[in-house]
Amino acid sequence: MYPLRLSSGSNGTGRWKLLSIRVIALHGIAFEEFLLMVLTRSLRIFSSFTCIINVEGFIVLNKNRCERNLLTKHFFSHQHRFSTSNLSRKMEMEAFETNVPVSKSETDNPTSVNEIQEGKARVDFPNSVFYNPVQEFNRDLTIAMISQYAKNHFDKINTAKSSSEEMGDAKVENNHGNGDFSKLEAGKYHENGIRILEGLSASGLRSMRFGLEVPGVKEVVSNDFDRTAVEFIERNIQKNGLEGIVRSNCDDAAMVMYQNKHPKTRFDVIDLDPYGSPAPFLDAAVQAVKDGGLLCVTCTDTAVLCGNAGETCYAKYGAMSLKGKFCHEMGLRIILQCLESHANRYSRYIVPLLSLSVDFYVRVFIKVLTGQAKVKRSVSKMAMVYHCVGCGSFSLQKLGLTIPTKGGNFKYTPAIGPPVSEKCSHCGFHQQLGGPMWGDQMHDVDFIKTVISSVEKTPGNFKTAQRIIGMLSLAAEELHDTPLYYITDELCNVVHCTPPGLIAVRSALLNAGYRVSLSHAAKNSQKTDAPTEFIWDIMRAWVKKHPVREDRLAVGTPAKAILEKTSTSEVSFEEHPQANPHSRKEGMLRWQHNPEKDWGPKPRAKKTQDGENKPEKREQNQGRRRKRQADETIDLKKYPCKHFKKGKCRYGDKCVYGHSVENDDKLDNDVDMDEVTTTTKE
Ligand SMILES: C[S@@+](CC[C@H](N)C(=O)[O-])C[C@H]1O[C@@H](n2cnc3c(N)ncnc32)[C@H](O)[C@@H]1O
Ligand SMILES: [Zn+2]
Repeated sequence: MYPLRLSSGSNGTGRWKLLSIRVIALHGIAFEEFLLMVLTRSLRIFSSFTCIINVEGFIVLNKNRCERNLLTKHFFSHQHRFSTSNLSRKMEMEAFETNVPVSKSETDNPTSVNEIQEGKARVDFPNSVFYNPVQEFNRDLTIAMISQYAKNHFDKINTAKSSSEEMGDAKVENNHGNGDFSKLEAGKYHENGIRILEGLSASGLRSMRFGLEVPGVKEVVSNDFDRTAVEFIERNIQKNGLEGIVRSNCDDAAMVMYQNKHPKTRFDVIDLDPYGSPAPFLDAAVQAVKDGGLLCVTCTDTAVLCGNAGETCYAKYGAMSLKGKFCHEMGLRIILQCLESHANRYSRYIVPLLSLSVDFYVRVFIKVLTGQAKVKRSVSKMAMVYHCVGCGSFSLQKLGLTIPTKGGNFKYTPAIGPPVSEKCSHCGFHQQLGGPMWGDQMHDVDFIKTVISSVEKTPGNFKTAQRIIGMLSLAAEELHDTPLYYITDELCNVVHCTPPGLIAVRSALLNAGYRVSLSHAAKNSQKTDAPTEFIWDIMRAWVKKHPVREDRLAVGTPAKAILEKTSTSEVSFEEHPQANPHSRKEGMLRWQHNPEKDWGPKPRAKKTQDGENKPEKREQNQGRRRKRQADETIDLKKYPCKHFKKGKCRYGDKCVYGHSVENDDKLDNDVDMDEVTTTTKE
């Protein structure tokens, strides 16, 4: 049992409390259905909220002042219980968070309809929120992955067919029909084909592309809970002549999946591509995919997964994220951990096929299988991470061990630890603890290689083919048993030296007998099985050749502590024959350059209460800080300095914020300075 935690906000001032909530327990399907109903139907009018459910009713506290009246009206009109007295109570309950749907009125009456062509699909969509061109790579990659999955599906059918033919089982032969993948056409209905669910389809572009480009499909269910979106899905089905393959559906994605969790109705493939976090859908998704089925999940809340709000990450994914330099891979491993723990509850487990950190999002492709015996190994695939706040060194702590015993059996024990002492052995600073995260393989190299070779054979099928080949080659080259990485430039930042080249660092590791690879998640990254001590030996050896100015080595800094230590190993920077990775030698397109102006995740569709289009938040915020500084009418002294209150303000009299006590009440109200300055301007 966990207490509910108040994470931010204030009371008595007209502002609403924002709560972060931890899942505790689930009270049966009826209650769960009730929750879904409440969250998806009753609360459509709100753009953001966090809710707590208890056995007597529910409480919703909204952080948005402008929505308060609506919220109150809603509550009183529905006579729901609304009290804050339960906040500190420990309750055994499910706190269920979901993406809030956009109401029909918000997206209705689009002023213009746009048309785009992507892959083989031509689709209409109502506004830019429904189409993000930067995600074309995501869609291309998904089609390549699902096509390979479909091929394996038909290979299995063929194998079953030939073994049943050998046994003279004519019935089985008739049931399977045509199983030769090379003869299967995309865009045609296949009785024995795969069933795909796109849970969050927007205008259905992805679903249309599945229907037109993936060979061997039986059905694509294109779902969205926004009625306008579904109208566009229907329009696009007709436009692309996909009536026999793609079917629209208007419902909450989690509900669709819960309704299809029976083994007979499960999907072969489920694609989840939400705004922000997929967390509210994962429990349903791991149940609604077939045994051996493919789950494709996008997360665009990378800031949360990468340590910007560890507590939110814990609330959503059950793991503490860290702001280490390895954070992009850690984010991937956190989502894999989360999927595994959801699957384990239903005697299922995951096998990652491909896990990528791309541009502004994370995308994982996993298989979900059933097997209680394998589920037991799950704990030994999880690891906690110790991260030094001074030098960035990290160490992993496994959660459990799987020990082979006689007769091919295994026993499971807690792991031994900790792997670090209280203070970092390299620089003397303290360590943060993050996790748990997935500590096992993130990719299936054989699967990836088959995808690469099929994309190489038909590069014209995908606009982003070169990037798919580059990224997948890089992922396949990664060391698969050494989670996380160091980034050379960041190591140099710690000791203030000029950076050695990639070949020099890799040679130093290879010459000492260690393995090394790049990570697709960060340029100049080094994944290695070398101990961290040796990483710093490399830096010390480099600094000997490229000395650091004495005045940069202040007492008490990580640089001073690390460079004063004596190295324990010899380091040779002589070029090693394998120092240049294949993907680099071949000049493959690996990391993305900024694809277009203001690229990134699209915001949810929104309109003001008067029905006017709100400018996108990104546009609204552009140059805000600069504008604020330039605006002389704002007296920032009126607003309290948070650092002063904590006794930590370094600016003294020069601080632009107030240091007087009467400002404290404003501080207690947790005033957002951006909000305050905007109001002042108005
Ligand atoms: C990022 S868009 C999907 C983009 C689309 N997959 C693509 O590739 O173009 C997210 C969509 O999810 C829908 N959505 C959000 N929460 C939902 C839910 N709980 N159930 C169903 N649809 C939902 C929104 O209406 C929106 O259209
Ligand atoms: Zn350290």
